[in-house]
Amino acid sequence: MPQAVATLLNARWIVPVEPEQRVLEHHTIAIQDGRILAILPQAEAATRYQADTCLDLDKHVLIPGLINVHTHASMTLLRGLADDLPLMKWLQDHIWPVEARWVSRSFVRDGARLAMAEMLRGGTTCFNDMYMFPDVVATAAQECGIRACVGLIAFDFPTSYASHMDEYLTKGLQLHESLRADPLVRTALAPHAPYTVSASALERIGRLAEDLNLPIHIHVHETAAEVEQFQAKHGCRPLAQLEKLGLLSPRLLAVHMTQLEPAEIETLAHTGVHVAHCPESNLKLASGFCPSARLDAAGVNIGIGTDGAASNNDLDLFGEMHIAALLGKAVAGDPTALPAARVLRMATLNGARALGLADQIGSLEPGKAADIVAIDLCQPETEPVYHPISQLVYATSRHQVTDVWIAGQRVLANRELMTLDGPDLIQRARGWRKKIAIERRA
Ligand SMILES: CSC[C@H]1O[C@@H](n2cnc3c(O)ncnc32)[C@H](O)[C@@H]1O
Ligand SMILES: [Zn+2]
Repeated sequence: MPQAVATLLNARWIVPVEPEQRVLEHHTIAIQDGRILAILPQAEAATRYQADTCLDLDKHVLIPGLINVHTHASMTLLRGLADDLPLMKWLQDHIWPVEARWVSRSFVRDGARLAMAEMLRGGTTCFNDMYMFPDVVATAAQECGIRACVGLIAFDFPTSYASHMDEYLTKGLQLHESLRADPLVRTALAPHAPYTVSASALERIGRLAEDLNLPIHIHVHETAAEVEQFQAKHGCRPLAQLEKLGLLSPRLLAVHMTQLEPAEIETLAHTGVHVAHCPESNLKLASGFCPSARLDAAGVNIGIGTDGAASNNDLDLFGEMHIAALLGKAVAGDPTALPAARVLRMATLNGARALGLADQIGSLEPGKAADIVAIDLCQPETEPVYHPISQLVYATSRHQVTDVWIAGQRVLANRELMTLDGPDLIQRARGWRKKIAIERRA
């Protein structure tokens, strides 16, 4: 008697990501209670299971949901506001003044939802956020069914979200408590950067992270100017400061890391620090090049992030994987560096490891959450298919994503959003642009 299951996905190819090079042909994923029950040949699945929903995805490859390990989701509303500038001028003269004027709960809600719509349509099923009003981002994620890690942010200076460090951390800890049992939304401590958060606050945040067993999500060594100015002020490089404060551990997710010396790479390797590699943002701001191949060779875990849409300017992990692969080879001067399967792993299982979620997501394995993306490879742009993993990293567009499941819930069906109202989000985004643009012209 066949076993009743919720869903059977019969696919032309399945790339589980673990083992790294594995490609399964004409296999089926059986989904039950939001988790992967089994992955097996289609003929076997047809006799073993009887499903409420059975999809024949005979043109598709199934991969684990992509994981964006660093973004500022609500900055979608600032996409294209200020381009072609270096980081500090971009932040200090444009972004931070606009955020001080406009960032509110409704700004964050509308921007985060727009980001979630873009990410779901692009096969991203989990994102790690750092922005004001993380409680609003958390609620928006819960409502649309996307997996998220929201940053309990901390700055030395006031924002519309909080006025001082105690308020940042009190609000953050309240949010953490409210999300303890949430199946999809987690938290991380998110001090902005060593140049905007004092040593004493960073030390306090390190202790909180230990007590609550939380990741620490922070911008580090993004530009040479940041490192030089910090060294001039504090007498050491930012990473050395974090080491002195006891923050270098598998709990730390260091974002950007374009300025690294050989000894620092070795330190990252033996302390287990994870790196969030954001190649497009680094390139657009001319911030530098993360030595991704050297970090990977040293055994440092690297995830892939888009940063915010105001310094990219999209939230497209297919594009990010493509750039990460090519840039990694160019920076290493070695075309064999960062092969496609390794880059796909960076955008999936490595990202899950960086967020402490590798036991739940990041690969297609029985027992893990059914966070699954279907991509139609039988299009002119990706035919013929010799190696599906190569196609995914070097040729596939995010627009070929047709279906997405998160914890077994189908949130994108034939490219239609099932849990967000796209047209409404676009109208709201246009409303924000009108308000912001008019005042900037005034
Ligand atoms: C603490 S809320 C996040 C804060 O970070 C700003 N931000 C956006 N992109 C970057 C970047 O590349 N480096 C540093 N800070 C960045 C964002 O505008 C918010 O103010
Ligand atoms: Zn950032």
